[in-house]
Amino acid sequence: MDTLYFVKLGGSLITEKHRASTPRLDVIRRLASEIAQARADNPALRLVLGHGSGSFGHFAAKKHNTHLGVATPEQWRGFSEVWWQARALNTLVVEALLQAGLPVIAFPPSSTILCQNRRVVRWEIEPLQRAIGAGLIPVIYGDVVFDTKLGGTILSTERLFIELIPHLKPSRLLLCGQEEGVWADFPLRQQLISHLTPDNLAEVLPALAGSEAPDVTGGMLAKVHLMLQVVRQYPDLEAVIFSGEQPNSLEQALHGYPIGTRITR
Ligand SMILES: Nc1ncnc2c1ncn2[C@@H]1O[C@H](COP(=O)(O)OP(=O)(O)OP(=O)(O)O)[C@@H](O)[C@H]1O
Ligand SMILES: C=C(C)CCOP(=O)(O)O
Repeated sequence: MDTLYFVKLGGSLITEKHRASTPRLDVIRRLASEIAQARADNPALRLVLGHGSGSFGHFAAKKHNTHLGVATPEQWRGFSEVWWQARALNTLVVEALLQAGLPVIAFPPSSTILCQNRRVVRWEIEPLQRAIGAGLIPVIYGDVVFDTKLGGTILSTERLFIELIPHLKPSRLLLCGQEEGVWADFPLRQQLISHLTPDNLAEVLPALAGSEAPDVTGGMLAKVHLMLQVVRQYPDLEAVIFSGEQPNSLEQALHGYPIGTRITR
């Protein structure tokens, strides 16, 4: 039977997150070829790819506080700047995926989603479903979105994945970033949590923080809370947070080998 995974290429991995608008093109290309290899090895594997914004969108968003709302002409100019940064990185990622031979198609959230106070109230996902049905790989990414209460705001890739889960019913969420997983002693990085559930969250909570780099969507703290929310709501789903720094680790994760921090109910 076909399996569907959602895979996020984290901005901490695909960009130099401390240096504005700096892509890691070699890493992006390597990840693209690992995805292509995993698909060649397992033709039943279907994917929705997402990617974060790293030092592209996050730098601009932090400068303009776009995540907090948009009202003045200057803030709308900032909204457009963040949109452009997110899109510029998306162009680089999509180009690398195409060059690796993957049949991808991007669905920019800013033009397809409407929010009300950060809650998605509309997203026409039938084109995305049809893309999967046609054997294509949809690509989404953290982006600016229009919001009926806040004017505009920002949705992370994880938030977008959560919206898609009830419609597409993936079996795994793979979040591939820079860190090896969730550390119980961050920033020392000596104790990796291999299995996180709502029952042992307390062990890791004191070490959970935002990103060390400029970031407006909450870093590891938000990621873990969102993933625990996911596995509570969808007990058959598992999320994995792991590093894509080592060659072949994304490919191995796509094959189901244990890696990083597994999050289940
Ligand atoms: N306990 C922890 N374990 C691991 N990382 C942690 C922890 N606490 C805080 N962090 C920070 O959170 C970061 C991961 O969150 P971040 O949002 O930057 O990842 P990402 O999804 O790859 O990036 P982006 O949002 O740009 O896509 C780590 O790189 C680290 O700096
Ligand atoms: C900052 C922007 C534009 C999107 C953030 O999405 P994320 O990188 O997935 O957290």
